[in-house]
Amino acid sequence: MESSEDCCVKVAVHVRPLIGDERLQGCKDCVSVVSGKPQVQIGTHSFTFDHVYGSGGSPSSAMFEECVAPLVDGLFQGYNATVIAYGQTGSGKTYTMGTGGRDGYQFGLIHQAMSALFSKIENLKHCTEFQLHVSFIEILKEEVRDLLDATSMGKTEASNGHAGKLVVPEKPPVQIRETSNGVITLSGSTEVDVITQKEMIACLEQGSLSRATGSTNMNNQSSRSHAIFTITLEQMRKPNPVLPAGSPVEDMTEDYLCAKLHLVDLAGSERAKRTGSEGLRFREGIHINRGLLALGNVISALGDEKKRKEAMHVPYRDSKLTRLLQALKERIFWLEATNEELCRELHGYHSRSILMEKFERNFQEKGTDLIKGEGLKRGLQNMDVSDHHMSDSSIGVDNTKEMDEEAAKEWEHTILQNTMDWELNELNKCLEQKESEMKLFNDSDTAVLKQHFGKKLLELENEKWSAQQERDRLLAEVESLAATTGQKQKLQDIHVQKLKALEAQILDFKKKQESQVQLLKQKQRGDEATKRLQDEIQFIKAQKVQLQQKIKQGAEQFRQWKASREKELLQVLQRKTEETAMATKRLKELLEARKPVALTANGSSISSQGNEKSLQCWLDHELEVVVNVHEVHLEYEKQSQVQAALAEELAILKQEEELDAEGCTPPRGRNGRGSYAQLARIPVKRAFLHNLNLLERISALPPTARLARISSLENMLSLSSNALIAMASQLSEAEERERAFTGRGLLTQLHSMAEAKSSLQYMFNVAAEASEAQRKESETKQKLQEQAVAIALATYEMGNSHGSLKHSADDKSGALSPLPLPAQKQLKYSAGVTCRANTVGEEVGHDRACWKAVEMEEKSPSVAVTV
Ligand SMILES: Nc1ncnc2c1ncn2[C@@H]1O[C@H](COP(=O)(O)OP(=O)(O)OP(=O)(O)O)[C@@H](O)[C@H]1O
Repeated sequence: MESSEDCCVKVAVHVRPLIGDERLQGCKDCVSVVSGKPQVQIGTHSFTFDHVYGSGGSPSSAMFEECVAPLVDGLFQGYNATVIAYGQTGSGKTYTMGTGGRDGYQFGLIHQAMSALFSKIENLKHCTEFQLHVSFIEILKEEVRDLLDATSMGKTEASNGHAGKLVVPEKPPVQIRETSNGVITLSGSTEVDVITQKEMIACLEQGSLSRATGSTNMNNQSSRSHAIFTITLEQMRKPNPVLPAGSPVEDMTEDYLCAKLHLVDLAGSERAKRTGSEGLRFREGIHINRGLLALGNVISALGDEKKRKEAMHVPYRDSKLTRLLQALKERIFWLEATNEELCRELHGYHSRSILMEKFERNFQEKGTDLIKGEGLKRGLQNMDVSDHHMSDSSIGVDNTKEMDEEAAKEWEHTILQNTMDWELNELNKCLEQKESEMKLFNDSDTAVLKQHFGKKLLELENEKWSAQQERDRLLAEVESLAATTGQKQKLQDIHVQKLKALEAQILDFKKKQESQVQLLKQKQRGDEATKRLQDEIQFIKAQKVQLQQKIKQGAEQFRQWKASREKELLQVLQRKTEETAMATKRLKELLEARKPVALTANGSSISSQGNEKSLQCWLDHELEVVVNVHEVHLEYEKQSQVQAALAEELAILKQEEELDAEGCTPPRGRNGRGSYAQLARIPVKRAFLHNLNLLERISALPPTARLARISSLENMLSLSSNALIAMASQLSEAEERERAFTGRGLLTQLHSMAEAKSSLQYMFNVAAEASEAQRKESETKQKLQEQAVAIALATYEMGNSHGSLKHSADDKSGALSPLPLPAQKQLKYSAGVTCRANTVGEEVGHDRACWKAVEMEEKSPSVAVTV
């Protein structure tokens, strides 16, 4: 064992005298102090300590000088120190430390430590710069509470007007954390910068009032928490101190020193039976002991923080470094604040993703899995192709991929907008709820109530104080009466009666005071809740604004995309119509050029070779006519379908427009979109219900987009009608000519078997060439598809590694773009006959092939996106 002198822990006992209640109950002192020794005796047991004060030991007034003053001196040498008051409930810990608010705090050790500290600072300020901070926390049921937090501080500032400035304006709850290397840290406790003793006392008073107290049989106002009042002293030697004459020269070896004095008032340790602690109080008894562990952690954390502070400091002579240090401190604060902000943001994203999940679930419950991402793709894959027949045919493209993408984009947009609408709705609900909660708080005027409670508390405190004074006076009188012989018993009895009444009164005051304190605390908690609510409301509002902007942006982007798409479609339709017109024109030319084979005047051929040649020419021509007529027929059918689909969509849109004008349109969402379900309920639309997707897409259009679509459809319809009229007239002319031509064909005029044989042979050859051309065409198609898939895969992998799939896919000109269409573009022209046909046919066929090739080139990169 170390000797008492060397040991850094000293134990002093403070024996308090019997107090009023105890004397009235006839209690007797059970502890006696061995005269001249730091020893107490309880029954037959004796215990020795470093010091014993009160009740026959050293006077209580000597306690500070002997026990705490050396610790205060030590602070100036950079030594940390801790003073802990430990004892049974009611034994006088709070009294000794002076953490009980107004009730005698000035006799407490903390108060005396402050006086000593400030007088020493006064003596040293010529050579040293000092900075003082205080923190006051309590540990209640393993939780750490900040007794100097911003809300309760506001009260002190208002009432006293001299409280120190808060270093940190807003603080989250104090947290004890253990880092991965086992170091315990304390974060979030308020540190108040103080300059004067008055300010420091104000902090002590303010925090003491906020402490959790309760009533036990042994103490009417028993502290239910461990309280730690910490004074941090930072000192920096001044560069060239001007020493006033006769001033002491302190032996400060370091340029910068930081030390902390922790003054701890523990919660009463009690035995349940004796103290009458039951239920909540008894559980608190359990918690107080557990809280001791937390207390150990806190003190250790506070010690580590001091080391950290010291490590951070550099000789202050270098003012640049000091400034840098200050800047670093500020940066740390800023980083902490940013971190908090980011955490909040993360929380926001997290809740949004939860909302998204909910939305997806909701969507799936409705029987459709057309949701974003994989769900959307799956949904699009499952979509009936007939849903797009209108759009497919309107541009005359066989491949539906492009249309799938368009539909996907529309779906994605609709779903995204719906999700954001829903999210906005949720935010609004949340906001409404928070605002109504806020209203409740605001209705009860916080400031007025706070003032009322504060005043009440002060009044009670004063009443209790004077009742106690009166009681003590009477007690002293009773004692002196008892001591004076010959005094009348009657007088004594009267005094005792008076005393009892006073005790009852004091008890009553204490209870009232306690309930007022509770109410005040409740109010403070209410204030905190209001602050939190305000923050939440601000946050929700900011989120709402962001979301509204996003919705607006999304709608605008979609509108632009849609407009350019409409334009594109119109252009394609125009090209297609021109193409049809070319085919029709070609047919006309062919029909006009149709004539019987030139035969000799007597009906026999001029030469068999010449005849064979003209026969083949004639056959070529006839075949081209037939193919052309067939093609125009096909085009006619396709165009008719386009016409019908365009007309169908136009009719629905117009009907929708009319209903809107009449004011019978179903109510729309915030962004002006009606719901498909509502649209489907309108009887007049029943005829169109076969095309559910079309209806849904139309109902999703906002009014402006609907008008744009109507005008674009009208344009397309007029183009399509013109093409149809031209084709119909050409076809009827072809029929007319066919009828007129019947009987004048070469076949009717074949005269020999040789001519017939040669014609047949020629027809076979043409058929074989056509089938070979088709085979080559499908080979090329396959090759192109394979290329597209390979590119898509490569792009996908690149996209995965660079995180930008779309970018690579969009880059048509890049090295990974599909190879240009090979030279045999004309193979796209399905009628093989035209490949070897005469000039006009070849030209038409080539143009068409080019158009198809362009189409394919246009489409290939988009495969990469879809894959
Ligand atoms: N040395 C003393 N002289 C006179 N009165 C005292 C002294 N010590 C304590 N008291 C009185 O004893 C009562 C109980 O003291 P105090 O509240 O300080 O006890 P405590 O140990 O802090 O109790 P708890 O653990 O329940 O909070 C108070 O009324 C206080 O004024």
